[in-house]
Amino acid sequence: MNMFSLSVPASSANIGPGFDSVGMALNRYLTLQVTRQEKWEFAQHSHLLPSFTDYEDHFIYQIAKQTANWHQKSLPACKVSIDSEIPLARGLGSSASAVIAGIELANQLCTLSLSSLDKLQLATEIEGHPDNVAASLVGGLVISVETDNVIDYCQVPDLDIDIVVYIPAVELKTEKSRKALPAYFSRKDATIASGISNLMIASLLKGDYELAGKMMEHDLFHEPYRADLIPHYHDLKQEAKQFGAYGTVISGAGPTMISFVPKGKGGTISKQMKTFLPHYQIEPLDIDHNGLRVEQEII
Ligand SMILES: Nc1ncnc2c1ncn2[C@@H]1O[C@H](COP(=O)(O)OP(=O)(O)O)[C@@H](O)[C@H]1O
Ligand SMILES: N[C@@H](CCOP(=O)(O)O)C(=O)O
Repeated sequence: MNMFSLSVPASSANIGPGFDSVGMALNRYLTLQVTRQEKWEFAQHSHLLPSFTDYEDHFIYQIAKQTANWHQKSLPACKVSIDSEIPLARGLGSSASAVIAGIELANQLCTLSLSSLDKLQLATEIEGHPDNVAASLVGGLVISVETDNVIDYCQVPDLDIDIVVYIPAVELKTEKSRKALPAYFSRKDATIASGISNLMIASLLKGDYELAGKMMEHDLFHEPYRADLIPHYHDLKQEAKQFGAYGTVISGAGPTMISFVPKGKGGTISKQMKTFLPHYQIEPLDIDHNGLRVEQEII
């Protein structure tokens, strides 16, 4: 019997001014174990996963079916056992990970031989923006953009920093958080906002993390409009800065926030921030450098 497993990392999108184009893969995972059997079955093993009634209602099944349909194939039945470390609707890219998992499920089951770019193209069409899906697919810090229906992306070399995330108990759906954003920016505002984003990326590449952190916190594309939706938005930034963080921003569409901190300080800053936000889940995380992983097993 053929069996395979998939693992897809979580992601943090935007990193401040990189709205809809910058994403970073993080070491929390959605994992699927897939075995061929007569009838479809989804078995879920984590309280973080959303409930469903019938396999046809399962989001991952729907993405897999859509992918197979697009390639004029039908999905063979399987048992899919799912586990997850990614909290839902917190700005850590749970939906992007599920989209990548669904596409890869179809890729494996229907032998579609999709390239990374094919998968990214499909995932972006489904998700609406490439930032999270690109990071979850290829790993690392990824910059991606869609122009004329074509996606280009670039993985930034490794960063010499630690990451801390602050996850509140409340959910915030990306759809709701996007509704807070303006439809248009003036040329003056767009010019400054993209200058801030350019400078953030340039300073990350150069290893000037002080300047990168400063630019992260000067976003004009989305943070000013979402601040009111994010618990402790202003004081969390201030407190993290006092403990030595380079910069603290909304992770994705929120409500989680994320800090870039000096290498080696992630653990200490997490503990210090826990005294300030006792009801939050606060953790040092690592950048995932692999993205989607598929392991084949013959049993
Ligand atoms: N593993 C999963 N299985 C099924 N559906 C999922 C999974 N992960 C995410 N989703 C769907 O995506 C929604 C969250 O998406 P979204 O609001 O974009 O937040 P996030 O920031 O976590 O991506 C969930 O409420 C659920 O409908
Ligand atoms: N660029 C998107 C990113 C959404 O990320 P998520 O993890 O909250 O789904 C946005 O800012 O809306």
